[in-house]
Amino acid sequence: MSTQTVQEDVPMSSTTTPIVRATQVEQHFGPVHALGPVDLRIERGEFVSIVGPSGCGKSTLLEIVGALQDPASGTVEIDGAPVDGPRRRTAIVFQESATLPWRTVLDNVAFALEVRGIGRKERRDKARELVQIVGLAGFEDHYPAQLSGGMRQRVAMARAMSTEPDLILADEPFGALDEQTRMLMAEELLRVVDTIGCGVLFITHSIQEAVLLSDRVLVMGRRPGTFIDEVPIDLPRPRSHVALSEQSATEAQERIWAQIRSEAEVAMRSER
Ligand SMILES: Nc1ncnc2c1ncn2[C@@H]1O[C@H](COP(=O)(O)OP(=O)(O)OP(=O)(O)O)[C@@H](O)[C@H]1O
Repeated sequence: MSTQTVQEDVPMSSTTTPIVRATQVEQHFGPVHALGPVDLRIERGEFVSIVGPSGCGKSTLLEIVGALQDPASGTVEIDGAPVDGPRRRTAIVFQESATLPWRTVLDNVAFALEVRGIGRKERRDKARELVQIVGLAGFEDHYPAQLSGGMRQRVAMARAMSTEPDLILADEPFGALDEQTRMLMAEELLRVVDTIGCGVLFITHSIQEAVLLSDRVLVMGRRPGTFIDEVPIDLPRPRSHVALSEQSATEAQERIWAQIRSEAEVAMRSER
């Protein structure tokens, strides 16, 4: 009984293993102090965005979490285990995520499963399901060259989903798309993430996009980046872009913009 009482007093966040826990992470590139030290914690199924001025270290942090580079110091744990190389259930999506031009949409999506040795029927069934989830049903037999940029990015998203990720690391995934497609893709991503329920670390230059998608937005200050604010986004889910006109969304956007602007102004002055 007494144990139960103690557990009830402990907040949930400290009793469950987070999907990402980065502690005192720092990066240097020669004389350039690029990042940190920063701490980052993402709960399972939580959507966290990072916004911040150009060059502050956002991509560097994402790449360290994804084991694409080693930090100069600090530690990263994914699902409670230290990161020591690429991890199967971590999916990474970039702005220009590559599709394989000689493969159809279906075979692009099935690629990661093929590499893992999953049989042809099983991987094609799974790929068909994912193609449907990202809204490309009917395009299974098309080649990437026959698709728009937004559709190719959906293919990349479906492929990222194929390994049933518990963590998605997305670095400006819609950065190359026009405004309308970008908005639609953001809504699509919300739907997909709600369907599979994974944690997301999302980097964007769009404050609007960050507010629309996230449970929390972290604001990174100028290089070497550290977090200068954490903005909880209390909008009900499921969300669509309509949620952006709610007062709490507008206030969040203004708060984030005010900080990024002052950081960027100081950075610009010091570069002159
Ligand atoms: N491989 C590298 N070698 C040297 N410097 C690097 C390297 N990668 C990043 N940097 C530098 O480290 C700093 C942080 O870069 P990073 O790409 O993480 O910033 P960012 O916030 O993602 O920028 P942006 O918003 O413009 O994409 C920058 O000054 C960048 O020039």
